[in-house]
Amino acid sequence: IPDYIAKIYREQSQYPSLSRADVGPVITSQYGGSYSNISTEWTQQDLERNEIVKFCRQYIVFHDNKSIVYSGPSGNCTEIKGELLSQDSPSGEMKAVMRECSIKGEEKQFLEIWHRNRKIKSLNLTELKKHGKVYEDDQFGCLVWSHSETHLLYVAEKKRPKAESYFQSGSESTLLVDEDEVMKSAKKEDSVKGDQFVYYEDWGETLVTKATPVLCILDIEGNNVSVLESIPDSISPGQAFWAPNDTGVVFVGWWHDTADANSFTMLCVFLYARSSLFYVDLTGGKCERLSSDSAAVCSPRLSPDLCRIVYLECEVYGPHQQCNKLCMDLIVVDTSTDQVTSLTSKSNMGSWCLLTIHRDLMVVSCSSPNCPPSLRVGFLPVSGSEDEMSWVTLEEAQTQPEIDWQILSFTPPPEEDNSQYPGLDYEAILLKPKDVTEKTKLPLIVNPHGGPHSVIVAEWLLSPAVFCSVGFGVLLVNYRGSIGYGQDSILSLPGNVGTQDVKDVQFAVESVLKQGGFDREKVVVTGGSHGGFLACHLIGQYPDFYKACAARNPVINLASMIGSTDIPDWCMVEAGFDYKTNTLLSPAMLEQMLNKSPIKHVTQVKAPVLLALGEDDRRVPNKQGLEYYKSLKAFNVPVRLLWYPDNNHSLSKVDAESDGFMNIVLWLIQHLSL
Ligand SMILES: CSCC[C@H](NC=O)C(=O)N[C@@H](C)C(=O)O
Repeated sequence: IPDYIAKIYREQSQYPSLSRADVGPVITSQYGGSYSNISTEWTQQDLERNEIVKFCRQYIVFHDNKSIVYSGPSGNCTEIKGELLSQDSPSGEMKAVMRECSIKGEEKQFLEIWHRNRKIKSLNLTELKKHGKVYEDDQFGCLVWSHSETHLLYVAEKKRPKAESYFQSGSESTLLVDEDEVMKSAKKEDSVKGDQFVYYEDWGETLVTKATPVLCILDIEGNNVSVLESIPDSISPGQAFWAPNDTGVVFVGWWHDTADANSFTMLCVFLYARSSLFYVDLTGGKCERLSSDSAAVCSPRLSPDLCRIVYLECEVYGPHQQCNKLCMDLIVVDTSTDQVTSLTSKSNMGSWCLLTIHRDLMVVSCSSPNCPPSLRVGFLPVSGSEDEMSWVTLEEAQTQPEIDWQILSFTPPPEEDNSQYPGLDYEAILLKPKDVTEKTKLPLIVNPHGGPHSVIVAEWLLSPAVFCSVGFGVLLVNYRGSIGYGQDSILSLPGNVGTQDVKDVQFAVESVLKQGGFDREKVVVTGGSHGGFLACHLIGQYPDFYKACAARNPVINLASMIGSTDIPDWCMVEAGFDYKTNTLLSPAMLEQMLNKSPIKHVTQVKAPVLLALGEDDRRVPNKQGLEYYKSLKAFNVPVRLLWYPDNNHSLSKVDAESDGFMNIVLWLIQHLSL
């Protein structure tokens, strides 16, 4: 059985995901036809190399600016190695690449400029020592060409003064008698004694080692990098772009809120904190705030006519991922009338993701739980004609005939309605193996998502597809509190975690079992993070119902986690308290956190539990899983612990993900006696 399942996992993991698309400028051919080049980037697991590989493929799209006349690939795939960031220049003539490579065993970062078929510049940023490592993440990182194509803007770690010990050899300058040595010492960089072991607070999970971002500009002609000094120290800049005419730079600045020095500070720096839009003028150096200073903003964009900045804004310190963004369905918002129209309503594809839009030419990735991602392009129809939207497929994917899926809706029973936010429904996605006989009763894997304010969309998902291919039904529950269902749904959950979300999942499972087709003696539960919190709650609150459980980095005890997670506000908000950086935790608050945690029900648990923990998890420190592991052992519940070194909260390194999947499926099969 393991070999058979591993074979299916290997096959299904070979479907790549689209991660990016760029549309080049419109080119008029010598025969009068117009076309644009589209470059796409994809990622795929390489199980042999134990890496996620990134590759690109180019397409050519002939069009008349309204519809597509002809399209097709213009070459084969090429693997991309060592690229941290890359960006074509607005004219399409040049390309900038931020590259990391190892030279004689030392990691160096280069900024390269490519022109047509040549690399015309390769600047060793590490040697230049103007700043530390370049930020390549989605939170702060950017690589942006100026409109004039003469400068590049990016974010990097601020240069730190060299730190040395008071006792380092040669640090006592009075001992230097040799004149040459004195000269050498004068040339040495300024160093700070005694700061060698100073702790730098970083930005937490997925941003470890990133502490103090600075905006940097490369003058391409002059080979000169300057760090923008006029940004106040009280903010951390990121997500930057050039203002029209390159007169300045617009960016998001995260405020370093600090608590009253005399009170108990939990944490001041994390990403759900206050942020504003800023403009820094490059001639006078003046830095001014453009948006409110009491909200959180992100994703600013300059409109194509260069007249407006569009950005997202939400309240500070509320539930993470609260309503401020459009996602899942591809929709058009008419900014003058606020009307929202679907462009994909006629399609049977479950999920549409807009990769880019350039002069009304859209590039999308679309997929379903039974169909890996395909690449499509289409022109945005004129307002009112959205029904006529027509998509052209550049890269087709095969529907998996053995998988059936549907979206189910649930109305909570009256006693579970939320009196503050009444009348909220929720949904789940059910995957089933196709072509099973009517009499077959399938085992069912219940999987609530994490967050809790996130969502599972009807897209291609590797693990559920493999589970389904080997004979399991999979129920992915978007309980009340999931995103995409409005702010009331999100706000209904904080203060009610461990009850409302747990009951929503259980109600969904019971409803599916009533429909028939599943074996109620063969129901198991899996989940990661807050999904792991729910899985552990479910086996504690419904001990005879679930026959096995597998949890990735689960939240086990809010009270013990608040002091060690990188997002302590999460524990406060989800437990039902307002968050302030200088809150002093009271015994009553800690009691409430404990009461809402799965550890509270550990004595009831009967289901064997498989725990998968990341050694470097900063979000839900692995001490959470260990706390559960020790308790389960103390109560003689079968438990197995998988420990993944060099992995953080997501356990997404290729060997961890594939090994985790195999262990989970075999654990479930073993404890269901399949
Ligand atoms: C203090 S961690 C809380 C749980 C975590 N929420 C936010 O990061 C979570 O559930 N994450 C989900 C999205 C996951 O890792 O799958």
